[in-house]
Amino acid sequence: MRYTVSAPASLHAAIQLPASKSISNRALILHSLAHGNILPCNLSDCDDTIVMTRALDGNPGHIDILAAGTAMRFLTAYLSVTPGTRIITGTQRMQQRPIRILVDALRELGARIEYVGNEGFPPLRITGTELTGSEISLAGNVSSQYISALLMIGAVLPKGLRLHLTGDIISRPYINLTLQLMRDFGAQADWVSEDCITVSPGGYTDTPFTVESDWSAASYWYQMMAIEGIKNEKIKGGDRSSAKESEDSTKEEAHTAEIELLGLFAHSYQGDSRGAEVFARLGVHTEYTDRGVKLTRKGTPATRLDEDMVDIPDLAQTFVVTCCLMDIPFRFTGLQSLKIKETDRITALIRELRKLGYVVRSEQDSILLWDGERCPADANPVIATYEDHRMAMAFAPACLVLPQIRINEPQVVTKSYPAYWEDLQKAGFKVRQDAMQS
Ligand SMILES: O=C(O)C1=C[C@@H](OP(=O)(O)O)[C@@H](O)[C@H](O)C1
Ligand SMILES: C=C(OP(=O)(O)O)C(=O)O
Repeated sequence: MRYTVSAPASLHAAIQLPASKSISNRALILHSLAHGNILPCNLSDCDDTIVMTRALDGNPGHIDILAAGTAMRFLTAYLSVTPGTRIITGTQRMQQRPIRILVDALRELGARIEYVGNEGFPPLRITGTELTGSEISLAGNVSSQYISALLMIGAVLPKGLRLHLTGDIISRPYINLTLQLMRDFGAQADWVSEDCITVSPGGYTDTPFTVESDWSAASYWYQMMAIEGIKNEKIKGGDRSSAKESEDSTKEEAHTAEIELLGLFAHSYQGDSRGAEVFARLGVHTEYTDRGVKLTRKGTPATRLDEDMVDIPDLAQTFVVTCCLMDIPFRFTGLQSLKIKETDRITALIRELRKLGYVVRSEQDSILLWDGERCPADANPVIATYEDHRMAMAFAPACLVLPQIRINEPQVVTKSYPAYWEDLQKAGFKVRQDAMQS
């Protein structure tokens, strides 16, 4: 399938964002470990949460979590302490996403896990048992999901858990998110030093819990607001280097473009809420209201952006595409986890941005940079999405500066934001399914 997307004349929308899949999937695991009956409210309706709900419901012997990294990693730990034998698998890509670090750590605690296919990768056969270990070391520089998975079962282990993290610690806000939710469900868990976390034994207490809207999903709306400013300046023939003109156009845009995103909070549990600060440097103003945030254009965008993204890896695609389209050179570090996500996001970004005429480079598999270099763009670009929801969502806003953009396999968005295309239509975008592939 392919969509052709074109932009409205001006951006005005109030969008009910999807609930956070990261929070939904943690709340579901903690609710199950608490053996309670107060189901978390406002769970995401995305694929990654649907597969988690199914796995925890009705005790299936064969669990297919499709492409959900959180479900794969969290359930591997959960099934290790849950009576019964089960096979857990996922998509072809999931079978290439490493899990050895987590399996080794669980085995050291006493878990019974076997590789069904390739060593180090799903699928896994897991037989639940009591884990008698209580202290382990594991690498913190591959995926924080291994750490979150271990922490959540830590509170139901007879002696609790002491985790020592070695190497750099990536995606740290996701570890903090896990600790926060564990405490909300009655556990005692915290950092005791920069690289060591302890979890007390004692289990969980089921509790009423409502999931927040998803800050990662919000980033695409911030992106549209940022790019919309550039479009308006181009239409007015404005020069971005001229502060006066920019100021004038900003005043006008404040009246024309406004997006309200419902269900977001200033003091969010989610690390990706930092996206609002970074977007402020790209001219997007955030006003917190009692029902979410209002985005307007304000100020002159930065002339370049340098940012360490080790805490916000899921926003990398949003910022890379945004900066190219806004003509803002950048250097983003801390991207070492991008190669093992839904696709190799470093390669996918470089390849697809060339179609739009931008020559982005990578360094050491962990840095993406653009110094303004251009190449001839495709006349009518078709963006490949590589089974990655974020490729589709980060490239669709390009239609704000191009006559239109074509996105292949647009249904990939269901992994985290099933209503993405409907929401674009609500905001006035035209989303047309192409009759024929060319
Ligand atoms: O714990 C989580 O909910 C997540 C952690 C991050 O993964 P890594 O820790 O593998 O970077 C992030 O990319 C993913 O989308 C969700
Ligand atoms: C990396 C992601 O998800 P996961 O690792 O949970 O599959 C994501 O949603 O960007």
